[in-house]
Amino acid sequence: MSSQSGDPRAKLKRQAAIEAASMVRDGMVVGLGSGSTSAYMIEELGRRWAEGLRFCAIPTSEHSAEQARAHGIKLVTFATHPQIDLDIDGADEVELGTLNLIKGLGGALFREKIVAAASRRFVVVVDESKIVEHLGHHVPVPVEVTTFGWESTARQLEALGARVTQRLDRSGNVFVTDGGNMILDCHFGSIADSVALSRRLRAIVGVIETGLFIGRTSEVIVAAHDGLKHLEPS
Ligand SMILES: O=C(CO)[C@H](O)[C@H](O)COP(=O)(O)O
Repeated sequence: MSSQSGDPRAKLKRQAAIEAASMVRDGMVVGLGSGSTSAYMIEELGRRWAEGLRFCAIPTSEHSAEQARAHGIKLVTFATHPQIDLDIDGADEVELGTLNLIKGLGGALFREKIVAAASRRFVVVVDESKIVEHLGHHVPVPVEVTTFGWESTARQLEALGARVTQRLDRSGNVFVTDGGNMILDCHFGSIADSVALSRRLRAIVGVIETGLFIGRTSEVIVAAHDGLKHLEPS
């Protein structure tokens, strides 16, 4: 998730992230997303913090928390700040029109959804390659599941039509989320009805949360080769 990667879309991701970071004002409670685009956003907020901007933040992953701390950004918890003013996060796919999302290829989907759900505004930052007609076009739906009985949970996910793969980390070991759970990547192909699928997935015992973010997006900032675009759900 380094912001110094050789990602060919890095420049666009950075533009979208900086635009979103400009929405943060003194005194706000801010949700800090996870992933490489969010890393640019935290970097920009760190720059503005050094210039004197003062806000507090709730991070969506240990990785983002570490990055924010390195910049001196004040981190708080839901115990003292149950309501977030503005959450800024990346996405893996954004559905045109509805602005429903697939998130979680970085593995932080559960905390990301909790933070988005507690936010007055949820602003998503992406480069243009993430915009699709139908979710599932390029990426699987990550599903966070309990480790106990995961094989049974996987079968029930397969019964919904998915090809299921267990997420591994870079060393080939089972990927463990910040919450100590595992992720099953569910390949459905193009999803015709993401609302119905979300409902079915969440009804499966053993599923903790899914990477389908339905009806949560306030705005998407898309960085394209011909400039920045602001999308709102239709
Ligand atoms: O959901 C996420 C992590 O759980 C990320 O927001 C998503 O994977 C986008 O990542 P990137 O900005 O690196 O493309």
